[in-house]
Amino acid sequence: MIVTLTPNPSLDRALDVERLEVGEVNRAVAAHVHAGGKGINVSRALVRHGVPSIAVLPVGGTDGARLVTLLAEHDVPAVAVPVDGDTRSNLTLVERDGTTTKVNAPGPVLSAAERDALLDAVEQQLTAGADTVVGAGSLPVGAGADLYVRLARVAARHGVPVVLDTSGAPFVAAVRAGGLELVKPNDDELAELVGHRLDTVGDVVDAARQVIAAGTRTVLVSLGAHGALLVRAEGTWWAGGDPLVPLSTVGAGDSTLAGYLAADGDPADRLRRAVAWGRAAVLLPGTAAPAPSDIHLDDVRVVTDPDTRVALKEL
Ligand SMILES: Nc1ncnc2c1ncn2[C@@H]1O[C@H](COP(=O)(O)OP(=O)(O)O)[C@@H](O)[C@H]1O
Ligand SMILES: O=P(O)(O)OC[C@H]1O[C@](O)(COP(=O)(O)O)[C@@H](O)[C@@H]1O
Repeated sequence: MIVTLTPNPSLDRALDVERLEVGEVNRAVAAHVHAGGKGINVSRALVRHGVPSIAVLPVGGTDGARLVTLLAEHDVPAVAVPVDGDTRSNLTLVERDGTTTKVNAPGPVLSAAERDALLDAVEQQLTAGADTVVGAGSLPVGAGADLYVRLARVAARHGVPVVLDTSGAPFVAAVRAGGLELVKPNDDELAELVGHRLDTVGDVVDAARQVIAAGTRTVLVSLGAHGALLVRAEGTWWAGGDPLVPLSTVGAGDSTLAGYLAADGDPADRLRRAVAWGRAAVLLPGTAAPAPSDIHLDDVRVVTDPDTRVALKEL
């Protein structure tokens, strides 16, 4: 059982527009509403593939209640921790050519008691036998930039591996504290972490090795249309396929992570599956999670020890 923690979930709203005219009245051709937030999306994709997962999330207000209903409609097990503030709603505008504009709301302010209740809810799942913890997404104000460090400590007490997908200060804090099984930044998030641009495969590998040196076992770096790189002390793998015109990129990174976690195996197979799940997600509207029939493993190429001189945009 994989337990996910989404400290700042969202009722994701997506509007499809022909072409976005900033500063004008735009009319959408379609609207989508999904339960969102990074850990929730990981759980949704796993459950759609028959992999047991449970999502822990804070819930408040009417959007929070709707989010919980949506999870139940998709048979995604969830522990909803009640909070005083209102669950946020994030907005995505997708243009016909796939250009995606996201506006993420800050979310409610959590109290220390609410933060502790979230960690307690995760710990209950560990006590009940969960074997992996995923902490994912931004942190709401009040949670403290060290929430994922606390999560890693809880998991360590139970001997359970921790997987993280976050950015900014919480990412820096968690990487510095170490003891992580896997992190899944995209290339921009990894560049922000190391404090410089990443232009080539070698730049990404070097940055990932810094993360590994600080105490993380595996770094999975998603590269948008250019696939993903998997870096471990013992080797590097790249996987990707032909570029796709996205219907919505929202949730593609989360599906990638879910694909990696869905089954054990050798690194190349896990990376192929991760990239195939991410590619499937971009061809679905809003934050829809891919189903087994959406996954095309044969469209993904895997290269072991890719040439470090190649520019990311040429992958
Ligand atoms: N335009 C695209 N064409 C093909 N695959 C894509 C495209 N955009 C994203 N993907 C797939 O989705 C994965 C995750 O996308 P990415 O944008 O890196 O994640 P995040 O949402 O975390 O920033 C990529 O590794 C890739 O497999
Ligand atoms: O917690 P953050 O960083 O604000 O991101 C939350 C948003 O990211 C998503 O989880 C999608 O993430 P990805 O596109 O990176 O897979 C949305 O469902 C959600 O609205």
